[in-house]
Amino acid sequence: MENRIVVGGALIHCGRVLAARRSAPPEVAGSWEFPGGKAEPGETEEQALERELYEELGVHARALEPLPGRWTVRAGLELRIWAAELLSGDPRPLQDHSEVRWLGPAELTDVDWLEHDREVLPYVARLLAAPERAAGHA
Ligand SMILES: Nc1nc2c([nH]c(=O)n2[C@H]2C[C@H](O)[C@@H](COP(=O)(O)OP(=O)(O)OP(=O)(O)O)O2)c(=O)[nH]1
Repeated sequence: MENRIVVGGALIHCGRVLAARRSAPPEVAGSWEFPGGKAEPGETEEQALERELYEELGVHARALEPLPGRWTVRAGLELRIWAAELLSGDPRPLQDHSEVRWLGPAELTDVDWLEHDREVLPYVARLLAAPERAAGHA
């Protein structure tokens, strides 16, 4: 049986967080998530997230801290969500997504999130309110 971690990134820049709309598979297509993917064997969660954000969006980012919560997506696959900061690049939906959107604190519930992702929105709101994050600094 598969025993993997999938890491999503709450990518923060200039007081906003990035939401990405999935294009596949059909069960989740159209819903919004924190972009990321599965950790490869031997990778840390941070490494996996930074690699996935580059592959999926073409950006360089740094994982900052895991947000509270872990969820079983399906047997043997566990989801974690990390806060991350944008280092360089302009996120583009290169694979797995049809659209990306930066959301400010008042817009966090404007998109139709996957259910697990919705649970971390209070923590994301707190990060956006922290001036050192809101300004885009480490
Ligand atoms: N990436 C990501 N997946 C999520 C989130 N929330 C959530 O329920 N999932 C679910 C959707 C998928 O069924 C499952 C696996 O994630 P994934 O689709 O990104 O991984 P993948 O199969 O594309 O694998 P990979 O080869 O791209 O690493 O996790 C989230 O915030 N980010």
